[in-house]
Amino acid sequence: MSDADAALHEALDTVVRRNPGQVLFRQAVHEVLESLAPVVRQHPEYVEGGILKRIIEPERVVSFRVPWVDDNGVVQVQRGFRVQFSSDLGPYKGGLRFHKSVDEDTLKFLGFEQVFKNALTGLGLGGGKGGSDFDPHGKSNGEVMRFCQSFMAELAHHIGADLDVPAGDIGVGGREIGYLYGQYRKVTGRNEAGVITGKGVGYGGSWARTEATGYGLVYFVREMLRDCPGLTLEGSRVVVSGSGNVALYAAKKASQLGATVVACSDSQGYVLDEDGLDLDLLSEIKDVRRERLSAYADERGNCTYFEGRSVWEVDCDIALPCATQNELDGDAARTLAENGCRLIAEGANMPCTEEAIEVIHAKGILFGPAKAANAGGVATSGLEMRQNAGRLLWDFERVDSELDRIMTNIHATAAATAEEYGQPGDLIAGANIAAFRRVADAMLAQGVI
Ligand SMILES: NC(=O)C1=CN([C@@H]2O[C@H](COP(=O)(O)OP(=O)(O)OC[C@H]3O[C@@H](n4cnc5c(N)ncnc54)[C@H](O)[C@@H]3O)[C@@H](O)[C@H]2O)C=CC1
Ligand SMILES: O=C(O)CCC(=O)C(=O)O
Repeated sequence: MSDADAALHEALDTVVRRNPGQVLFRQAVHEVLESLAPVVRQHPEYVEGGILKRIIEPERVVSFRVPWVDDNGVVQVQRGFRVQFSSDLGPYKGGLRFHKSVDEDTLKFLGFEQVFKNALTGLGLGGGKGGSDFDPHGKSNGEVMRFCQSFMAELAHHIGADLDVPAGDIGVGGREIGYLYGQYRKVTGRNEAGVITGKGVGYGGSWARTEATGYGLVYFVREMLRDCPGLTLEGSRVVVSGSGNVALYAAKKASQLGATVVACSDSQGYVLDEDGLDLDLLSEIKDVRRERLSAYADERGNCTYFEGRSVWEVDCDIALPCATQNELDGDAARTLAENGCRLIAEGANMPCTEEAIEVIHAKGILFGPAKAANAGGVATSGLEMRQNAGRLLWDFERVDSELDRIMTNIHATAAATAEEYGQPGDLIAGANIAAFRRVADAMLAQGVI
């Protein structure tokens, strides 16, 4: 076995041995390391510099108690985390997730993915992720605010505009970012806008950050479709999963570009609307009223809500998983293929299981991996940081066109790198190798730290 292959095996064994029970983290690392053989064989300096051993270990994991008082006066205790995975390219950067399933495993997988995704943006961003097992569903505004304040009272010790810059993710949208930022200012006494992104435009946010992940995903899909004769967004039939931030704005951009988005989902079921989803109504129900998706079908009429069923049973040309990890498995991928789906691009982080990806490749479906396809959100957060540093506010069109340029560039880089390393069309390999090279070169240059 070559030194390169031995080092890759050793890294995989180490991840399994050091992280018992952390199945998501192990899955994420496995997917990346599997792609790296060609580049590590060509560059012995990566093995000599211990890059593989170092890149799989977070620089720091902070875990803390988050006590808060609910509306009945009862004290509740949640667990909070910040995984500061890598600062080789810049400040740790990545969202906060509030969901009952959150644990260290979830955040290590997300932090690891974030390192590579952020590298692909071309901006100076390291990678991190944080969150809590707090479940915002059914909580009053007051409860959400008190929880956010308690969470930030501790997190504030670990973040800063040049150190670690959180943002939103599942369960953390504009409302939560506002409460978190307010508490950061209160406990530190500093008006440091660049400490968190996803802020409202009126107090240091950027235009188009709300839309960025979904819009960016569709710009990426547009680029992928250049290699898919006979299929364009215009006239295509699209299915998205989820009905949160990423799903909603992916659906909006796809329909602006002429697609018909016929279905979306939440954790209880999916809605099928053959005329194309009414995205203003969806946004009102999910974003403003914070109701379940079934309310959409009740109000819209002439469409069907399928309780407890998988949205992947709906036939489509393009599938955009935008909900959560491992939501699209091997069976779902087979069903999509049988129903004629030709392109799948990941809006969520790691939504396709390893088996699903095998099926997707075997069936010849074009595949856009999350690290590349959903990088528009963090890229626009990088643009928000840039505006904060210059005390500027660019207009919507400027941010949107920068986002489009970055997504087009990420696609071109992933496609060219896949080609260079002998795997034309394999955007997983291309994205992983291109991102790895950028981080690994920065690590080599900065010594063993
Ligand atoms: N918000 C952002 O800027 C970015 C988010 N992402 C990823 O996109 C995904 C969605 O995040 P957001 O839209 O921000 O969160 P969100 O909280 O706005 O929406 C999450 C959506 O997923 C649905 N969902 C959760 N579990 C589900 C399940 N098991 N089955 C079906 N639906 C389910 C929820 O009902 C909700 O509609 C996550 O994987 C997140 O990590 C990735 C890049 C950036
Ligand atoms: O905007 C950010 O910093 C983070 C976005 C995010 O959490 C992600 O890309 O998964």
